[in-house]
Amino acid sequence: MKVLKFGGSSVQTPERIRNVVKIVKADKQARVVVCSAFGGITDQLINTAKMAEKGDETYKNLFKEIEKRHIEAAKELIEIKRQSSVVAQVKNLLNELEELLEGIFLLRELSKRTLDNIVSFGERFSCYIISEYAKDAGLQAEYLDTRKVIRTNSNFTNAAVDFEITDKLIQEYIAQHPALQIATGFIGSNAEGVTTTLGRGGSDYTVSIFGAALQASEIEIWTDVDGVMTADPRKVAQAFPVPTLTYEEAMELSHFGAKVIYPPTMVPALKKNIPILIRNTFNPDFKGSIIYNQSSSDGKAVKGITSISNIALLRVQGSGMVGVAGVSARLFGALAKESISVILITQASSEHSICFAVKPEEAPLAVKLINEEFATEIQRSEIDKVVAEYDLSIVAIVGENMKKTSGVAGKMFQSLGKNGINITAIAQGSSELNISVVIKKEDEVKALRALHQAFFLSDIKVINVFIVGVGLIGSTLLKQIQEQKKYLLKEYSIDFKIIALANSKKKLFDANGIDLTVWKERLFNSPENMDMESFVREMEQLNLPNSVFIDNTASSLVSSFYERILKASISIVTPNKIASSGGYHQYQNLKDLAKKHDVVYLYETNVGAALPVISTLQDLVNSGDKILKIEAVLSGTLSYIFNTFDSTKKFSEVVKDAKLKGYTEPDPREDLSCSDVARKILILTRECGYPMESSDVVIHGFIPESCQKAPSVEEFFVELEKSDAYFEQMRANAEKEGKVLRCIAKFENGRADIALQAVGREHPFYQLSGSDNIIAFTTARYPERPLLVKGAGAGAEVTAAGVFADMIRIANYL
Ligand SMILES: NC(=O)c1ccc[n+]([C@@H]2O[C@H](COP(=O)([O-])OP(=O)(O)OC[C@H]3O[C@@H](n4cnc5c(N)ncnc54)[C@H](O)[C@@H]3O)[C@@H](O)[C@H]2O)c1
Ligand SMILES: N[C@@H](CCO)C(=O)O
Ligand code: NA
Repeated sequence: MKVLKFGGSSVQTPERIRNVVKIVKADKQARVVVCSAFGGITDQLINTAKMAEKGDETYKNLFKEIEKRHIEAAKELIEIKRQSSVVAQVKNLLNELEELLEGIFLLRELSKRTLDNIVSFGERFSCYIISEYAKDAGLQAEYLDTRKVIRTNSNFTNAAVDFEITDKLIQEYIAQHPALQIATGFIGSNAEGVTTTLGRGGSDYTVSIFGAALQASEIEIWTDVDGVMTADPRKVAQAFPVPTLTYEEAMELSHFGAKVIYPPTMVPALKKNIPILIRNTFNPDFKGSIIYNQSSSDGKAVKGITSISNIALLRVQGSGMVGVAGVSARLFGALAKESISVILITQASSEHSICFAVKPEEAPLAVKLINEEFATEIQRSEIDKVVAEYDLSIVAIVGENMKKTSGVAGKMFQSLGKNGINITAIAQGSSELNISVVIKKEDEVKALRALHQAFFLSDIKVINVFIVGVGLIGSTLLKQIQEQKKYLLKEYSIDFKIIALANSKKKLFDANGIDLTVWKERLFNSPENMDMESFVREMEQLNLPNSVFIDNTASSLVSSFYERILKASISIVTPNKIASSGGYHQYQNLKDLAKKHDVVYLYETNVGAALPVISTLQDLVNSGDKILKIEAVLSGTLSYIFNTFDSTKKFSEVVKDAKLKGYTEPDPREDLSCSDVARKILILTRECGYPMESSDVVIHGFIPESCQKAPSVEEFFVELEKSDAYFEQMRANAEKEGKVLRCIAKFENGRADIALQAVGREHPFYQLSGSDNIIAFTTARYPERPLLVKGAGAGAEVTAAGVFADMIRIANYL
């Protein structure tokens, strides 16, 4: 035998009522069906009564609406030949309600007793109409006014049930009434037969009382969600229903805002060990959640994540508390006197302070009460004056199996920490059912998402990506991400979600992720103009967990925001060399900030594109090797130029060709002047631990001044053509000696320099082709034959691939 309950949203409209009856009809075990008032009616009844009490005659309009809704529902649901008698019965009830309201209007008085009576009409209308419709639908059904069987005390609006009498009344009634009972939720009556209501939780409580009295095999609560969810789906889109949970887990989750079930309503069911099923009227084929007394065996330690959005934290501290008995009794006694409910308490074993959370609206009174209670101690400076901290939230993870599993708290704190969420207080009861943390209110949603990710979606890790710069490198990167998306998801469960894109003109944000097949159109058509300040602000405000910022520009304006971005606990990947090769202080500061905020700052592509140059150097240094010398060809552009330039070609044409192939900087003078190489060798010296500045790098330049000084890229090429003969001369001279030209950067004995050199066959740098870079590390462990890294050091594909690889490294870290 089963008892079912349908809430207000399930019986909101005639169409939904038909659906409810269909569900009931399909269930051969259903014995009692408890229903709420039509969605919204209870509030309307209360408002109407309150208006009447105030002497506001327009209460009559509200009454008319209530009248209309029920009569229309009856007309729509009941078959023609029985309609007039059902409508007449509804009208009788409406007349009774109208008279009551008139009385309130005349007397200007609304007692709790009268309010209960008024409110009871909601369930009486709905259940009567539903029961009549059920008959039409072929069910052997009857209306049950539960005031006949639920006996309560006279605490109106929140009456307590007398279970001894109620259980007996229910059992007798059901024994004598074989038809399916459509029973009013929420209401009962006292010993004198006066109408009462059961307070919050209402109809859930009613069905639980019936289930317990009848020893039902199951209690089904039909609502408008798929069950108890892993998190509030309005805050965590990936939340999903929990298949099974214990009564305790359900209570913990419900206490913290998962409003699927009101905890006290479970007590009668829990006492008799009756499973409660949460089902969705709008998705009746889904099996929902089962709440019972078996802890699940699926190995999941955490069942749900929940939060209280707004709390205040109060701290009572001082030397006068250490080892003194009775302080907490006085403290909480003072609060209890004014019925202030304490939501969470923590005290460290030093006994130096007690910290607790209350509703923010109760905090000022709590502060006052405590300061009064401890006035003497405060005056003697034994206890500090208590102050309240506002705008905080509690986020909690809940699960019975936590007590059998180690590492749960570790995982919780790690995922909060990695997302830059600071924890103000922590509480865990010794039942180990719940670990709660107090954090800033603005971080609540981010924390919920990060924890949900960590505990429920550990199979899929969503990385939220913000990209500035979609030129050559940026657009190639987007193409690579798109091509590799499926693979990464399948093999590594990493999901790169592109949240924002920008170039120098436009920006585009989409918290749901930008579809990479149409990013160009979307960015082009975006109404938002780009400015870095607002881009960063929007990124900060979104406050998404696992965020990564990618800078694919050569802009110093963009890199000037890195500090702020790292401080917002957002990792950075960039091929832009400006930050790493600017002032040493800035370089070091960025590394320190990343460490401090537990995020990652990666710039492997600053040197040799995707070639493992920086990581190799870091490995050498970290493992204790000593770098004696670095010798390198660090410019893909210059390498390509001198590998390709022969007597058949003009120098200026080879440079244009390099630009076309995507090797050059956005401004190729950066390459030809060696300033790009200077940046790279500077970065390498710094990775070796030398606090060098760019002015310390000696450049033996080789391009004529006229080229260098050209005011634009176009004019630079004009000047360069004029110098073709000069470069041909240089090349021919080298060739005569059997040599080739190489722009070599060197770092030795704390000194870095760059020069164009003619090298012969015996030189390890003689054999290069394309845009090859080569880096030779001579170290204590590689003294004779240096460690060599060699390969294409420029170009869109390899550079984007290097950026992508850094992103994957971060994804694995986060
Ligand atoms: N080409 C290579 O082989 C290579 C190798 C390693 C590193 N890099 C580096 O990659 C970076 C990008 O190079 P690219 O060839 O793709 O350049 P690009 O000129 O093709 O693209 C630059 C992008 O940045 C955008 N941009 C510039 N300033 C901006 C600003 N202030 N705000 C927003 N967006 C801005 C532009 O609109 C464009 O989308 C450079 O830092 C370069 O040094 C390139
Ligand atoms: N312009 C650079 C790109 C790689 O940093 C080069 O030619 O090496
Ligand atoms: Na590299």
